Order: sequence, then C-alpha cells, then structure tokens
Amino acid sequence: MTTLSTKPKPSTLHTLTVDPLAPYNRVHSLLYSLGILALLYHHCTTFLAPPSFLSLLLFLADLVLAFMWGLVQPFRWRSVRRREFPDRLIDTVGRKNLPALDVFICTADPHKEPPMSVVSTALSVMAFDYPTDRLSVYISDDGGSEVTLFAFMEAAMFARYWLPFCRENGLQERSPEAYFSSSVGGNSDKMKAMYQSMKEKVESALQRGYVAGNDLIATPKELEIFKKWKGFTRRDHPSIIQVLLESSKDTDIMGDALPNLIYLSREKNINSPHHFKAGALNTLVRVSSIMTNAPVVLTLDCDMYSNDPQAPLRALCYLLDPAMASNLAYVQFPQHFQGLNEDDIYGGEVKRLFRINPRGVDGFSGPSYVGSNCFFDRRALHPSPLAPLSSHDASEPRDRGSLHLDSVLKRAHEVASCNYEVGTKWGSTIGFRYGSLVEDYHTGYRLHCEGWKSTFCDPERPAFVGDAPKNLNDALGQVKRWCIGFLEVAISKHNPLTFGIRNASLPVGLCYAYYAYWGSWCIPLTIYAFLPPLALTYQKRLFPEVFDPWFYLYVYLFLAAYITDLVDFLRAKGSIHRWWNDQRIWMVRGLTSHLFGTIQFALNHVGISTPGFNVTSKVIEEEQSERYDKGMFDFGIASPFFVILGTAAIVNLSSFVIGIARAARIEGVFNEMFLHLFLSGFIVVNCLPIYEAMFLRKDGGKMPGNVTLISILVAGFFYLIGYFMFII
Ligand SMILES: O=c1ccn([C@@H]2O[C@H](COP(=O)(O)OP(=O)(O)O[C@H]3O[C@H](CO)[C@@H](O)[C@H](O)[C@H]3O)[C@@H](O)[C@H]2O)c(=O)[nH]1
Ligand SMILES: [Mn+2]
Repeated sequence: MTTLSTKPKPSTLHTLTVDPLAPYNRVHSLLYSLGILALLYHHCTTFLAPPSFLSLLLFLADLVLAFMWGLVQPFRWRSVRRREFPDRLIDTVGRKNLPALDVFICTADPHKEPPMSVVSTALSVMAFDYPTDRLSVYISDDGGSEVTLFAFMEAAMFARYWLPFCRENGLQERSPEAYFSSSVGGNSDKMKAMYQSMKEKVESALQRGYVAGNDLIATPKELEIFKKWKGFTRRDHPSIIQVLLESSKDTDIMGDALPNLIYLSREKNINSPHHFKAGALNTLVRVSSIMTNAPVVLTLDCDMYSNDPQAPLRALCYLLDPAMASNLAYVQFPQHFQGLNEDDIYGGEVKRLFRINPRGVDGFSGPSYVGSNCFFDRRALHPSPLAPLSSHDASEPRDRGSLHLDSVLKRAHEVASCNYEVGTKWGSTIGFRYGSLVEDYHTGYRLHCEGWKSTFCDPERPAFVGDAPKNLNDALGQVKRWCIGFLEVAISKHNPLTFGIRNASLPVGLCYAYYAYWGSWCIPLTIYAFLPPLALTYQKRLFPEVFDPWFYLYVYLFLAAYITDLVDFLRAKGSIHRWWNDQRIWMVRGLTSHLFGTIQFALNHVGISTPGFNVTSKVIEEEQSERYDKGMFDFGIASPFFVILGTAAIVNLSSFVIGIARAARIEGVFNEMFLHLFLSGFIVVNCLPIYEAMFLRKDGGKMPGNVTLISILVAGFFYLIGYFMFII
C-alpha cells in the first residue's frame, strides 16, 4: 500500500532554477521594443508621406517582424532549468509501487519508416529500467503492413535475449540498431548475429512485399493471421489486434517476465476520416484502456528510440509529486536527432522549437507537446474517475492475464473501428485533438487552455533520439506541413490570441500564437529578399544613408537581434557554425516552407485542395547520405522550393555586383546605399551553397539545369517588374 509516509516530498524529487540572464533579457526586451516603436514611427513620418506601394510593402514587412518579435518575448522572460533525481524517487516510492506504463509507438509507412527501425525503437523501450510486469508497448501501424507485424513477431522472440542482455551489460543505449552500429556494440558477436539474421529476414520480406510461409517459425494460429491481408489495402481494411507478448505468461531466457507487446492496425475505410496520427493515438488510448489501462502513457514516433533507460523514472519525479500531480497533464522530453552532420546544414536540431523555447514557456504553464517523448497522465487524455497519480495505489495486484480473453479482444476491436468515434467527443474535447496537421501542438495547447500544466524534462544525456530529414527538400516539406497545421489552429475558433490568452494566460497565449503565426515569417522574408536588391539596381533608396541618425537605429535593430539569437543558441550548447546554418535555414524556410505552406493553407481553406500528412522519410539513398555527411547541400531534384531560392540568390548577386560597381565609380553612392549593399551582400554570403549548386557542382546534388534556367528567367521577370515599379 502506498501510505502517506512513502509519498515523496515535493522538493526532494526535482529542482527548478530561473535563468540567471532573465533580468537582462527583460531589460533588453524593453529597450528593443522602444527601438521597434521608433522604427514604426520613422516609417509613418517618412515613408508613408506620401504613401507609395513600395513603402507600404516595407512597412508591412517591418510590422510583421515586430509582431513576431512581440510574440516571442514571453519565451525569454522567465526561462527555467529543471533537474530531477530518479534515485530519490526509487528510495521514497519503491520500485514495487511504480505505476503501470503504456507506451504508444506510431508508424505509418513501411517504406519510409523501415519496420526494423520501428522494432528497434520498441525494443529500446521494452528494455526500460522499469518493472516489466507493468510495462506495455503498443504499436500502431497506420501503414497496415503485414511485414511490420511479421517484424514484431520476430522482435517478440528476439526480446527474450535482448532484454537480459541489456540488463546484464548495463547498457544505456538499448536500441539494437543504435547499439550495434556504435563502436561499443561491435563486439557482442552472438547477439549481433542474431539481430542481423532477424534484420535480413524482415528486409527481404519488405522487398518482396509480403510474408512468405517459410519466413515464419510460427504456430498455425499465427500463420492464420497473415491470411487477413488478402484484398487488404492500407486505406481499407478491418482492424487487426495481435497480442505478441503477454507479461503474465511470457518470460525471457533468464525466466523474468517480459513486458506486454501488442500490435494494432486500426480499421480504415476510404469513406471515414482517419485523422492521421491523432486518430491513431486516440485508437491507442481506447484500446489500451481496455487491455492494460496504465495510468501513465508515453507517446513515441517510430524513430525516437530510448537512449536512457531511466527516462520513465525521470518523468515520474514530476508525475508522482503530490504538489504538482493534480493538474500535470504531461512531461515532455526534447527531441534529439542522430547522425546530423557536424554543422547541421539544414538546422535539423530545430533548437529553438525543441530546446530553447520549451524552457522559456516552462517558466509559465509548461511546454507544448511535440508529438513524441512525452509522458502523459492518462486522465488528461481520457476523462475517467481515476485519482491523481500521486495518490494511486500502484501496489494493488492488477488484473493479469486478461489480454487474451475473447471479451477483451472483442471490445478492443470495437473501439478500434472506423465508426466508433462518430457522434462522440473524441478529437474535439477528448483525447488528441483533430483539425490540425500538428496534432501535438494543438493537443498541448487545448490542454493548457483547459487548465492543465506540463513540464519540460531535459536531462544532460538525451533521453530519446530519432531521425531528422537529411535531404533539403524533405526538411523544407516537413516545416511546410507544420506551418499549415499551425495556421489551421490560428484560424480556428481557438485562436491563441483570443481564446488562448483568455483561457490559458497572457504569456502562454502569446507563446502559442507565435507558432500559430509561424507561417507569417514568409511576409518579411520574401519582401526583404527581393525588394531592397531591386531597389539597389534601380537606384532607389529605401533605407537611411550612413550619415542619417536613423541609420543607427537600423544598425542597432539588426545587430541586437542577431547577437541575442547567437547568445541564446550558444548557451543551448550550440556552435557558431551551427548557428550560422540555423539563421540561414530561417531565411530559407521563410521563402519556401512558410511561403508555400501559407499559400497551400489558403488553397485548402477555399476548398481547392485538402491538407494531408506527408510522412517524413526516415530512409536516405547512400549517395545522398554521403553528401550529407560531408556537409554538402542537396538540391538534386526539381522542386519549386529551389526555384524561388535560386531566384532570390540570382537577384541578390546581380544587384550586389551592380551596386558595388556603381559605388566604385560614383562618389557618395556607397554611403547612400550602404544598407542596401550590406543586405544584399549578407544574402549573397548566405547563398554561397546555392551558387555552387547552380554553376560549379557536378555531383548528383547539384541544382538540375532546368531549375537553374527557370530561376534565371524568373529573376529576369522580377527585374522587369522592378523596372515598372521603380522607374515608371
Ligand atoms: O497518418 C499518420 C501519419 C503519421 N503517423 C506517425 O506520426 C509520426 C510522426 O510523423 P513524421 O513523418 O515523422 O513527422 P515529423 O514532422 O517528423 O514529426 C513531428 O511533427 C508531427 C506533427 O506534424 C508530430 O506528430 C511528431 O510527433 C513530430 O515529431 C510517425 O511516427 C508516423 O508514423 C501516423 O501514425 N499516422
Ligand atoms: Mn519524425
């Protein structure tokens, strides 16, 4: 029994410190906001009298920059750092009293998300340093792939060896894929051979596209299952629920209990909406509530393997703290990524989104949910009469051995069916929320509006590690999907600026609004990419000249913004090179992901197309991967993203050359056009990899000839428009 005396005291399990630089950040915010006001005033007095189309465009760009700047301030106001003490948790609560944990792993496409990598993720969490009799791992397969099920049948057998192996050797990295590809893992020959043979079997089945009879060492009953796949497509099939391991019956080679392992592919039919990942997660919430109903739920993307077996204990330092538990919805760990190249050329860390900003908003109600690496209190997902976690009686014997009962399975199939949600509140006020491609952001936001809190847990050793897109087009496409999802929330009746501020709080509403309007970066970035260089070419000055006192305002606003950004980045363990690439990708995204995302969102909105969840590929061709490792940008496909990037690169280079040539000849031009020259020069430096890809490279990652050609034509067209705007 959990008695009062065994309950942890709040302060012993975790600590919180406010960023010592917070007061400076606040002073800086105030000063900088005066600078912004001065700039807007300057616009109103000079440029807007008389107003012209060009000055209005520039004013619009600066207004949006000011707006985004305002929204980001709460993140810098009270940034906090937490630490937790899992050993003390065990001392105070005792291993026997740990609550049960249900882990959800989502996968959606066996070709973009190889089943063996999903299996490795699952094995890494099955090997958590956690009582196996209270651990259940659920796989949701939206790809409806028999090969994935087959891979998990194999994994269930492999787990009997793998779990004791991890325990005996005290491994930290319990994903076999990660372990065997790291130097430490190289010399455990027998385990490695066993893993490799399983991998080969699964990969050949994947290539073949189906599971053949001789792949299986299975019981006739298991063989029966694969017959279900006849006439079965991923968009149209009945639900399949398969219990692969049952804790009360299955043991590892040392005789210890194994965790439950359950495969689930929810029913799909082409006429019912399936709500992408949010739909998959809601099915998991319901199915698990019937089968194991653990009070704690961990959601994971299929690539995010555990890199620290103590992660659940860390999360419980918060979830079991009686001072927090009553309204703590979730504990979010950051997303870390493996195999990024040294300078992280595509900004794959997304450091602001995953590390810096969550610490910022953790000083208020807590970070937003980022879809993976998140431990939920089940009460936040599924209203139930459960008591808060801290007053649970976890030692009470659970109802074991019921997973196979016909009545349980029958009920589980019912709640996994397409029609189950019709007429219910699932997705609107219960569970993971529908209506946005960023179901994670949307769900976290709505929970905060309902009065729930969250906590950011960011230990020294990354607790979960996954894959970031390693090809530029995929990386930009992913951010485009996020932009569309954010805008869906922005225009819903739950707009963070109104609903959010009212129901959560002012700072939290602003933080959520920052993301909701993320797409609007495209406005200033597109205007600044094209307007000043064209003006430079046509000798029209848009910014103050060097001797003008307003010039110093521009210098201050630019330098202060870049320096704070750099300092934030370095303090979050970034390097200068990575920061440089991060600021570049911000501009690149503005012209591509944000711009195209906003346009596509508008088209969706008027009914021309429907938004879809394009799953990010976790596989990459060998050649591409070699280039990536060398830090070379990949422009090797004809993507509309690259046309606009190429156009911006050409317009700025030619304007810069023209501008410099003129400044060299004519006295006074340099001072007069300094800001124009600087801006174009800065963009040109950022575009160096683009020129290389257009004109110098010969490898497969160079820009396709027709993309280069179209970019040059579009640039010419822009000059033509410029001619009409500036000269006529
Ligand atoms: O219909 C779907 C689509 C996706 N997924 C799964 O969702 C996860 C995330 O998909 P991915 O393509 O990797 O998207 P990312 O953009 O990398 O993911 C980030 O952004 C998503 C929202 O756009 C969040 O769901 C993720 O947790 C977050 O890591 C993967 O495990 C997929 O298998 C499904 O289960 N069903
Ligand atoms: Mn992903």
